[in-house]
Amino acid sequence: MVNKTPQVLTIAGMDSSGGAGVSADLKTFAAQGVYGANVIVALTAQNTMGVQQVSMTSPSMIHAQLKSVVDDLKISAVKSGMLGDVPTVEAVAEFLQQADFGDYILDPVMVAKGGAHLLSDEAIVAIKSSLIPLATLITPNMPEAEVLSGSNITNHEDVMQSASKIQQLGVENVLLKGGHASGKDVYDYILLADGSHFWLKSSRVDTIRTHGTGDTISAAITARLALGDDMKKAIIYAKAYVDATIREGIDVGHGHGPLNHQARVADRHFPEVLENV
Ligand SMILES: Nc1ncnc2c1ncn2[C@@H]1O[C@H](COP(=O)(O)OP(=O)(O)O)[C@@H](O)[C@H]1O
Ligand SMILES: Cc1ncc(COP(=O)(O)O)c(N)n1
Repeated sequence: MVNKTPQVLTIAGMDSSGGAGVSADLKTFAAQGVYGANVIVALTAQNTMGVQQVSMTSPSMIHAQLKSVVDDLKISAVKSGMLGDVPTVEAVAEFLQQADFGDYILDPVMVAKGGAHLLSDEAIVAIKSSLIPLATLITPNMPEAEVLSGSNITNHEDVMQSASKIQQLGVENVLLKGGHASGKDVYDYILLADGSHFWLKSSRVDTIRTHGTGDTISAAITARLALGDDMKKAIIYAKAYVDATIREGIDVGHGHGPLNHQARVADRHFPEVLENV
């Protein structure tokens, strides 16, 4: 019997070592039981120690890939990751304005874990003006939130203000990820479209094997929305999944190693939900 598997799309870059970008997204989609399509906007020669080379896809080829997908598949949620430069952001924005891909999750990837820049300064401006207003959810980490909101983040109050400033740029929901802070616990902050907000608290795993965590949580949210979860439920489940992939780690590579995308989500992986604090 043929079942009705939801179809989702990632628009992102390829990581040759398979840990981040499109590879992480497809593994995450498969783990949630949704079908994943992929539009490749960049090739990166990359491993767990760094990014060695980047080659961008031409805007016409990006357009052609998006058209091939939309002409045939029924996409119910889409995410974007590494977008690299202004022509890419413009090509993606132009297409997303017309196509009906359902919820759009924008992961504003700027810098790889090893420190390589994956987005030009001009492209940050383009993302703000043409992609953020199209997004259902944006998922910045702390340095990305600082750039987007134009404000420093040193404490929880700053996190809340930064998320609010980002929401005012025209995006419905904001997930401000807390992996880059220090301390024995990790706090992710969520500001929803209706103004309600909450924190997700989990214990920090003492590891450098966190290559692709941002890609993975945003892909898991995309999948859960396509499966019918509301935004809050989708984010909480996706957080539990990324926690499982970090906690049940695998030994690959010599640097910022990849996650275990086959990890099973168990009760112990679910974060504590702190409402309205
Ligand atoms: N060492 C860690 N232990 C547990 N959770 C982590 C750890 N590092 C990151 N996370 C979680 O992984 C997700 C991505 O976090 P973050 O590192 O902030 O984003 P990015 O990968 O985009 O830089 C968040 O949900 C965060 O809480
Ligand atoms: C092609 C590509 N896309 C995204 C990332 C970000 O990875 P991370 O989630 O570790 O910040 C990356 N390193 N490479």
